[in-house]
Amino acid sequence: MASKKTSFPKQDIRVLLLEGVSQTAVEIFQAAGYSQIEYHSKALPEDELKARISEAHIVGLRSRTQLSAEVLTDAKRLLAIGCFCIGTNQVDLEAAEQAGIPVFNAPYSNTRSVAELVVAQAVLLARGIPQKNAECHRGGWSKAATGSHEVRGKTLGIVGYGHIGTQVGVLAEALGMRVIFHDIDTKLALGNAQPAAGLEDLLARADIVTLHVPETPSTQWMIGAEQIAKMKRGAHLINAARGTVVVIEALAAALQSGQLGGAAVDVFPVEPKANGDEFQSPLRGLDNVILTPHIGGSTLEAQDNIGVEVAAKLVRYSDNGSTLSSVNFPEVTLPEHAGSLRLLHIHRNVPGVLSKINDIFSRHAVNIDGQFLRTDPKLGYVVIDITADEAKAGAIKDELAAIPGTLRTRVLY
Ligand SMILES: NC(=O)c1ccc[n+]([C@@H]2O[C@H](COP(=O)([O-])OP(=O)(O)OC[C@H]3O[C@@H](n4cnc5c(N)ncnc54)[C@H](O)[C@@H]3O)[C@@H](O)[C@H]2O)c1
Ligand SMILES: O=C(O)[C@H](O)COP(=O)(O)O
Repeated sequence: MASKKTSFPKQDIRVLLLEGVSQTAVEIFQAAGYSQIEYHSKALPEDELKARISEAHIVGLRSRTQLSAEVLTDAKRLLAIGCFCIGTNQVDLEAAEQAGIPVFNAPYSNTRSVAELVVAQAVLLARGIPQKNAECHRGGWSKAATGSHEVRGKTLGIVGYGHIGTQVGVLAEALGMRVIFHDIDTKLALGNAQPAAGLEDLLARADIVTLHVPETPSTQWMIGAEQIAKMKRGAHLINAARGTVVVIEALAAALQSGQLGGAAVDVFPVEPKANGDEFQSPLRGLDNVILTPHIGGSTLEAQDNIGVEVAAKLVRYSDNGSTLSSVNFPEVTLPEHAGSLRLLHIHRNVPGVLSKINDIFSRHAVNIDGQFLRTDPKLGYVVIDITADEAKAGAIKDELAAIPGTLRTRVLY
């Protein structure tokens, strides 16, 4: 009986998928034997989110759903969170960690889509296409080369030279652009790209600046009036990173004054919660701006790949305990446990927990087939494979759960 109480048969595991994640995710869960899949094509209002998440063992979301510490307080059964995107700033990662919940994302799958869009935007901005497009739509016709340039030979300044920034650089060089970049870490320069001496140096030298940093305290409002004033007059700015990186009012003022020639903006400090909600922005109505509704990574190719990648990570954690590539959790890569029962113990990293765990196993005199341990300053994650029957494993699990500092325990059969 003890094992029945403690095990999680797959048919009892509830998977909550939000924000229209790709059907490939649903297929991965189904193929792995998960049948309780609740699928929503939109983000849920906070009250409904709290109600739905209180029942869920696994939740999958994109960038709109805010999993704050408060929302996570109601998620008593939650085992794992999947961000079906790159950004994980929408989840309170520390609150999730302190609740013993690993968070997974898709760090690569949509990067090419963003890079392609950004390079296309660089060409369109250099040619003044946003203004010409708007004018033609209004019935105007002004055929002139004034203010229209090739990107060949121009300097692209990339802020944040990570997965996206590097690909943008490689594609831009293929068009003959000079590439400079700024990053807080030392980065291997690809192709002929050169590190700038710093952000100010990059802003002063680039004809087009493109932002590819994550949302962190160090990137919040990093491009404001002061930084825009350091850019070349008439230069262009592209932001497909996060809306909080740019002071949007300062950008609007610079586009109106001519300090900036144009901009392409995909992300905003405040974004509509759902399709159909009004998009409000000081950039609306400015002809020299390409506005897109946070679709940098929204290609079918990217979304399908993300669906597979993140669902597979969630299934692997749920079936096997592996936390490889979690963004907030000690990473453990685990072998299959055929022939063994696997006990998972997640605890606060306080002195004495490990010795109490080991005491329990020596008292029960079970054969330990494998033991894996990873810690970070806050959390310890121990995985123990044992040869025992389900009843014994259930009894051990109950004792492990009673150790002070324990956050979660599970048995995998
Ligand atoms: N518009 C979209 O649809 C879309 C799609 C995917 C990703 N994104 C955003 O793009 C961001 C970047 O994605 P990525 O895959 O290239 O991430 P990444 O982690 O590979 O690269 C980010 C780079 O920024 C650098 N960085 C961090 N703080 C910095 C700072 N203060 N100054 C300079 N550099 C700094 C990091 O060192 C890193 O090299 C994501 O975090 C996400 O917010 C947006
Ligand atoms: O972080 C990301 O990957 C992007 O911002 C895309 O987010 P989305 O899947 O919510 O469009």
